[in-house]
Amino acid sequence: TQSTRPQRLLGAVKKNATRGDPRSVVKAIDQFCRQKEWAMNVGDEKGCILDSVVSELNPATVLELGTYCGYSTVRIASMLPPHAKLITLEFNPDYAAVARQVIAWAGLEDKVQLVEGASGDLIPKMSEQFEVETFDLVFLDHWKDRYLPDTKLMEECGLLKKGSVLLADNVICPGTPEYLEYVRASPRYESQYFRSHLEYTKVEDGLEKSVFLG
Ligand SMILES: Cc1ncnc2c1ncn2[C@@H]1O[C@H](/C=C/CNC(=O)c2cc(-c3ccc(F)cc3)cc(O)c2O)C[C@H]1O
Ligand SMILES: [Mg+2]
Repeated sequence: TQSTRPQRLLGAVKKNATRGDPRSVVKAIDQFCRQKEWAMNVGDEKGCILDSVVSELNPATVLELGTYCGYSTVRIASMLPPHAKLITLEFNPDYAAVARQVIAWAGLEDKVQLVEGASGDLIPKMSEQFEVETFDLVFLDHWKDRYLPDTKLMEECGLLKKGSVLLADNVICPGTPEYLEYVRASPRYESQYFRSHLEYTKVEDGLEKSVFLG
């Protein structure tokens, strides 16, 4: 049977990256996507912006919406302090299976909890099932029409506290207009746009960083 793109991406990680070395996993995926097949990872250019937000925030609890192959999961988890936790949600079992292996290859299983399911179903269960009060950082990179409803849901479930940071990928391409309008107009957020490019291309894209003001 034919392999899928995520499976070929995983093959490139196993072939070219060193077990237990997250940076080599990130490099192997970026090389695969530049030289072989484009894939919708946040990528190296936007990835550096993601890295700077994580290192500045030094978060203890992180939520990622949309694991895909685990590229940004590895980037974030590799920068977390010892007892910090990253919960990442993915509803496609095939993507989840690949991501688990990518995360394991990077040696980051202990910092990452990959939960299979839809964000809309899992977010309301965070506090009871996953023993999380609030998230210091949320990375939004799932279906673009889910950014706004899930943000409202996180507010309603009390998962954001004063200072919590939402970092959203693709606010230009493919674009998340309703989300962008909401966080930029709402008095409860202080938003900032980081201009960049769509992963592995020259097309404009960017990340929106929104601090929850409580
Ligand atoms: C609601 C929900 N719950 C859990 N997992 C969810 C979910 N919605 C999607 N997911 C999972 O996240 C992943 C989806 C991500 C969606 N990302 C995208 O559609 C996406 C698309 C592009 C793009 C840009 C220009 C082009 F010409 C073509 C594509 C670039 C990106 O960086 C992207 O993140 C995989 C999916 O199973
Ligand atoms: Mg994206």
